[in-house]
Amino acid sequence: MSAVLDQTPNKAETAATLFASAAEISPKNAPDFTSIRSKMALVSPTEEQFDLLQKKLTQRLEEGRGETIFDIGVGEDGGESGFKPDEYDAAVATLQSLAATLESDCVILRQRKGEEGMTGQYLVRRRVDQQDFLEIRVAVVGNVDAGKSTLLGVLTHGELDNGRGTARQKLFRHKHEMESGRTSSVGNDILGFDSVGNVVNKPEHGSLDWVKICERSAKVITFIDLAGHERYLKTTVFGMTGHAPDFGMLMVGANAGIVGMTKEHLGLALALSVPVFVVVTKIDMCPPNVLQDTLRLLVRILKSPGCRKVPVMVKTPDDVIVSATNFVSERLCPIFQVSNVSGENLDLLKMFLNLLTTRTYSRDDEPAEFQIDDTYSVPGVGTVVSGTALKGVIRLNDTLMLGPDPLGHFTAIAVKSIHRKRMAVREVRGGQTASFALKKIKRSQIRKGMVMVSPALNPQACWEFEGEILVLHHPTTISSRYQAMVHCGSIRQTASILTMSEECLRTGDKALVHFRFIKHPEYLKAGQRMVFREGRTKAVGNVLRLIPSAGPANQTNRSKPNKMMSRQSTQGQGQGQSQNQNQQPTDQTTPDEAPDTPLEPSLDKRENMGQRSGKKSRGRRGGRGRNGGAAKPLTEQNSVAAPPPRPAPAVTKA
Ligand SMILES: Nc1nc2c(ncn2[C@@H]2O[C@H](COP(=O)(O)OP(=O)(O)OP(=O)(O)O)[C@@H](O)[C@H]2O)c(=O)[nH]1
Repeated sequence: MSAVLDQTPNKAETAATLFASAAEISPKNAPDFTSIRSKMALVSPTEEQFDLLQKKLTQRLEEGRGETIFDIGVGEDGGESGFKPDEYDAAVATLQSLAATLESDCVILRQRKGEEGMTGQYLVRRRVDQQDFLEIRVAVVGNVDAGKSTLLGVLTHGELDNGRGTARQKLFRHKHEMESGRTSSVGNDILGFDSVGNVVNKPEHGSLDWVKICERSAKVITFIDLAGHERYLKTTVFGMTGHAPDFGMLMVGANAGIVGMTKEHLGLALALSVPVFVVVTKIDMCPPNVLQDTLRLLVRILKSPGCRKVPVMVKTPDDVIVSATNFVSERLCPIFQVSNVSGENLDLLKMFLNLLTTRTYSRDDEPAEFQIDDTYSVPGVGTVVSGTALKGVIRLNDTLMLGPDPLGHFTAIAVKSIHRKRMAVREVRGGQTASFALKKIKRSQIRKGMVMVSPALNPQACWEFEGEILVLHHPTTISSRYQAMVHCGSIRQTASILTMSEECLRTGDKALVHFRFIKHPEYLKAGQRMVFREGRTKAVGNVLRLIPSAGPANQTNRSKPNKMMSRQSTQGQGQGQSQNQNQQPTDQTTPDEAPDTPLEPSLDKRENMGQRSGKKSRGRRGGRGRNGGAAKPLTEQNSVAAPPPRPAPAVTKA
């Protein structure tokens, strides 16, 4: 996951800047690119300059996983920008022949006036063979009725909606197909673009053939559709961590406004450092004043201290290019206003999707790492695992280390077939999702959260780790022995706090925390983003350090889990009292057994939102507690009236 989250942004740059940065990556081997720093290098390059330009373009395409965007007519040597018409044509011709030698297509995105003439921005994209395509994952979130399924239906099937749900009916979910690698819990839809940016989805008799889409595509957008599950935090968080989305698409119904889960999903994406763009739907049926109210509130939330985003209203193709090329780097949050019925602005959204670049960078020579997010037993095939390759390349018949098992061991396992988006392939690279059929292993031996990694990594499982966390919300205080669920990549397991750098933590507090998993060890890496949550409590942070010495027998720190303390009880007690006296578990449900509860809106304190529609989201549980009782706001009364101590809850499930 860290591979996904710790990415340097991709942005459009001038040919010279692009090339200069590429040269810096490996200064030892890099040829001298000084002679192509000027914008004129593209106009009439010498043979030597052409070779250098070709080398640099190759590097850029590799860095961009097969595509790159750059400007023509802008040099790095400080000269004025722009070309006279004949120079411009010559530069474009050079770029096109460079692209052609690298089996790539070159399409214009836009032209602008510079100081000395025209400048232009071009997309160069590799024509890939039938089995290969660049993959971008977009998590689709937003409140019920925001039009998520409808938009996905319209985008992937190319037919507009009638306002009464015709488009969403087209989405045919293949729930149990191994190739999709997805279960009914998280839906997937794909939108393919060819090397010149045309949509390749062509429904036949109303349904889409994924294999054909992938064969024709140079780039495939996978929509991780969390629709229908937004009331379940566990699934939503898992979709956002375990499925490693590159971006989040937050959907807002123009007429309903920012209601229900909208803020929660935004908060979750921000906490996980997933860049978000917003799509406001239903502009055809929304009165202008209501639309303006929705947009105003949206902008206010995005600019608030909790988000610190720069909202950009996308209204023209120019806005699309600026937003797409600066999306990750500039903290931009593009906002699209679309109608699934009239089709207004859908072209802009498609153009934006076509220009999105992957945030996962991995080199083929790195040892392979694959995180498992689901398992299947497929008749005639055997055990199948699906998930995301984070690093390196995994090829057919490769042997990988699968684990950790409950004892923390890894087992050598052979890959007998690989599918990407239902298409049989020979290999899978970092940043791509895939399903593997495995030899000689039962499905029951595999669980979500396990990994398959190269034997060269000599993988080790860990029971304990140190993390740095920020508490986004907790109704009372968190202290040692508190238990909650850790979400980290596709790992989802309850962990207990052994020690903390602070005595207790409240909303807004940061601390170094020593965690221990309660059931089995996991494969973790320092730097991974994590979410720590239980019921209405949530904290986010990073894995700082693994503690390899801690084994299953190390039970010294294990004692009764501390579920939650009332603020009153902690405040009223002196330092000298023992922790056991201080802490009073307030219910008997273990975190693992707790029903899913939505994330509390992290932005609530800063923004006062009303539900304009007055309609309650089905995604909200109306602030119900984990046991189904209505949660009362924390007041003097209910915090004083802490329930009497109960027997310690069981910490492990049978
Ligand atoms: N007029 C109009 N109606 C729309 C638009 N987008 C969606 N709808 C309608 O809004 C309703 C809800 O759309 P859905 O796509 O089901 O919403 P959703 O967010 O997927 O909802 P869940 O699947 O329940 O999470 C459907 O009847 C659509 O026809 C739009 O742009 N304009």
